[in-house]
Amino acid sequence: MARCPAALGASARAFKRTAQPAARVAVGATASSSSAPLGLARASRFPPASTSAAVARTFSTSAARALGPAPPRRPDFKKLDAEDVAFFRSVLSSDSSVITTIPSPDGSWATASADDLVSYNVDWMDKYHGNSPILLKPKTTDEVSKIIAYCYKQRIAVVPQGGNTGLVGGGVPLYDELILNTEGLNQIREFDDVSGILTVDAGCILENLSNYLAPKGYMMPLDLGAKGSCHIGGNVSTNAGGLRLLRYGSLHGTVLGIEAVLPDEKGTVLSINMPGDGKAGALRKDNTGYDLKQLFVGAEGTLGVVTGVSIMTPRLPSAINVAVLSVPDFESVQTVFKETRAHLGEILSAFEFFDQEGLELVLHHTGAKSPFESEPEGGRAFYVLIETSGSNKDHDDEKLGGLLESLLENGIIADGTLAQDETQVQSLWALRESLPEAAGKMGKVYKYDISLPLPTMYSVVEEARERFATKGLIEDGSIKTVVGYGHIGDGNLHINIVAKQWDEKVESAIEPWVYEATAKRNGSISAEHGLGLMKANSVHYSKSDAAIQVMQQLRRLFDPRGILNPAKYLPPTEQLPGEGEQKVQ
Ligand SMILES: O=C(O)CC[C@@H](O)C(=O)O
Ligand SMILES: [Zn+2]
Repeated sequence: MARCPAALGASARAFKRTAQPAARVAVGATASSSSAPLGLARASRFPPASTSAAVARTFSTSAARALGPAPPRRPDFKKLDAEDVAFFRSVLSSDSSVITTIPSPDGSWATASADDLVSYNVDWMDKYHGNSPILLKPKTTDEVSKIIAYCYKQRIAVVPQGGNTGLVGGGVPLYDELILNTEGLNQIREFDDVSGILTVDAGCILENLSNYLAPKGYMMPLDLGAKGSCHIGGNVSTNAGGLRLLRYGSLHGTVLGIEAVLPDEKGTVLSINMPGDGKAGALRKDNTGYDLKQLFVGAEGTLGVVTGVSIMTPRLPSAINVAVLSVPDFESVQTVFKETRAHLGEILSAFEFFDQEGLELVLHHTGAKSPFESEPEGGRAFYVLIETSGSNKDHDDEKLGGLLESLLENGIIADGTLAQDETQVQSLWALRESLPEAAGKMGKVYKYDISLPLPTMYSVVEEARERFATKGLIEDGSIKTVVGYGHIGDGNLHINIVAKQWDEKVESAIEPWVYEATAKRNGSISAEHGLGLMKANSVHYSKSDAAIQVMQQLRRLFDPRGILNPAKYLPPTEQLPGEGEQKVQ
């Protein structure tokens, strides 16, 4: 029964449905004998290292997004000049924190070229292109406060930016907005190894935080493909979900404290349940008034610039198992999920899925061999990845073994592979985690990130394929493939539509159809990637007019001049903000 798939090395354990009831499935030694954190280092850097070079080649200095109609630049925003640069240089502690293409009248700073700013002006998918002449990288909250106060007074539009790994155009300028990048805010402020509460600057890279916590026996409660580049402040500002949400919940639950700089005259620093201010640490419980920090989780930099975060971190598991199973249809994916929850209970830490197109894309991209013993019946199958994390390996092995045995005996799964060591854990995870990168290698990727009730989830992918075929977009090569994958445990589907190029014809075949299809099935048009520029005018598919209005009022309250991330996140308001301001976008 056991086979050694080439992709996984010598000892991966394959199991397959046989005519006879399957023998008990023994779960192999998946816990590492070393003390290294399991499963924390499995992904390659993301975006891929080649991204900057690719972007540099395609960068255009035109002030427009790659596609579709862009809202106009607000005429009241100040056009940055040398005086502004001189001010920023006077308040930032390091000259290297100010990078600008604006020439210095007296030679006191070196002028950067457009290429120096390109990887900050363009998103990693090469979909959204801005043309900012200035990038600031403050190192302290006080520096952020001085920048924001100045921008408020001068009406300078600002784009807060973390690792620039976003997928909806929220973190790059649309025109000439000032880019306020958090990479200089990279200090770990404190860690309490009794409560597990970690307090950090917003620009800390997620993977660095995981590496800091691992020797202490803790881990970050979230894990994303972009972990090697994304900043925790960006994660919080986009309410990033990722691969561990099923087990540890969303950032609305794990973030305990937020420090943010508000777009007002003083650049007020709002510190909510953060250590300091006479307090020893963030509190787990705090019921005094509105829970203001929640407003910043997922606000995409529209209410303030997040500069610090306190977050609850779980214990690092000592035993991890990963299995990838093949099932004949999407209904079986749901059956396996139900069975998995019933058998595994509290040790289930991830339940992901991808379709046949997804597997083929990854195998083609990585050159790996399929981990499965046989071709699926009819050439198509669905694949689920199950991860367990616990503190007692024997206990977890027994539970997972019981699950696999039951799935095989009942004919629910056709084929599967179980990791036998940490390398194999990583190889199996790579089948799922490499998907976005593999799609990006194939062409330009239209990405949709939707929440849907499970029973109708995959029908959107099928309908998309039919729709594109009817329109001739598959036959003429405009669309190369349509892939469905995602976080089944969270009801979150990712549809990646790989096109030959960014193409108005393709985009208009997808939008607004995909949003209508989602709304029709009572889904949400953004599960975890946010709204950004891409969905600012599509929120109504998931939120009522009343809800949108309250959000617009909140935004105006925090940002009366509308300088933070203009044109993103929400549709522009019709009503003028107070003080005779221009309309907020
Ligand atoms: O690129 C995508 O569409 C999804 C990215 C990410 O959310 C994932 O789950 O891999
Ligand atoms: Zn995802």
